Amino acid sequence: MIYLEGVTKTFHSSERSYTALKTISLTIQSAEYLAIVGKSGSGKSTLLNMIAGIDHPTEGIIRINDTQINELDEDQLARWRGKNIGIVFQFFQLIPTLTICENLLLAMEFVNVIPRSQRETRAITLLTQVGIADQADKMPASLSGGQQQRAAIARALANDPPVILADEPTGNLDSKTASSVHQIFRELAENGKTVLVVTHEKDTSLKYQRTIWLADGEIVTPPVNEIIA
Ligand SMILES: Nc1ncnc2c1ncn2[C@@H]1O[C@H](COP(=O)(O)OP(=O)(O)OP(=O)(O)O)[C@@H](O)[C@H]1O
Repeated sequence: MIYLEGVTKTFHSSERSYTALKTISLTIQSAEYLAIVGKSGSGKSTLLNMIAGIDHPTEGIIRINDTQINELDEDQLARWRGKNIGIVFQFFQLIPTLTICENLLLAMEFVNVIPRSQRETRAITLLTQVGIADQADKMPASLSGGQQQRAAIARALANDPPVILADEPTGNLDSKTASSVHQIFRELAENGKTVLVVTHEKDTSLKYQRTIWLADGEIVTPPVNEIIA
């Protein structure tokens, strides 16, 4: 379960302070497939970064399963994140000089929870799960966008984290490929992963179990037309 209580994030610079998240309270159950939707600047990525432990809240509590992550220091957070969070980005961010399989193996090496002897088999199993086992020995640049995003999802699963966070994961894909990526996420949630997707997409109703709308750093109830840019 992901639990946020009174989470506020204020960015300070020499000229001004800006509160990007305003006392957000939110509970997300395990195995939910959930969207965070809002227009540009509404605080979606900031919220995702808080849940990923990439950035610290200014105030508030963030508990993920048994860990209150706002109390961890940077080293503890990095170790916790490796085991607990898989991240998928809009532009895939695969390492271009490594094959697809090596990208997954590197993620396992960084975190070092999957025994070395099991890593290669696990990489192929994950690539099979996302439908691109035949691309394992290719370089990222020779794959289509959809195939690269599948590889990035497999990489996010490499260390078997309970939570997958995705920032605009279908923003760079055509609609048919985007639906196949949604299908993979849905199946992951059906199999117990908690999947949170940040998106601008207007057409969220059928894809997700639940949609959280953000505007100006607060959770709001839509009228949809007023919220999406
Ligand atoms: N490091 C930072 N320093 C100062 N302000 C920041 C910082 N990061 C984000 N902000 C501000 O916080 C607000 C929310 O930003 P955030 O990136 O979370 O929005 P978003 O909804 O993800 O937008 P987009 O869809 O364009 O990515 C914006 O006004 C942004 O300028």
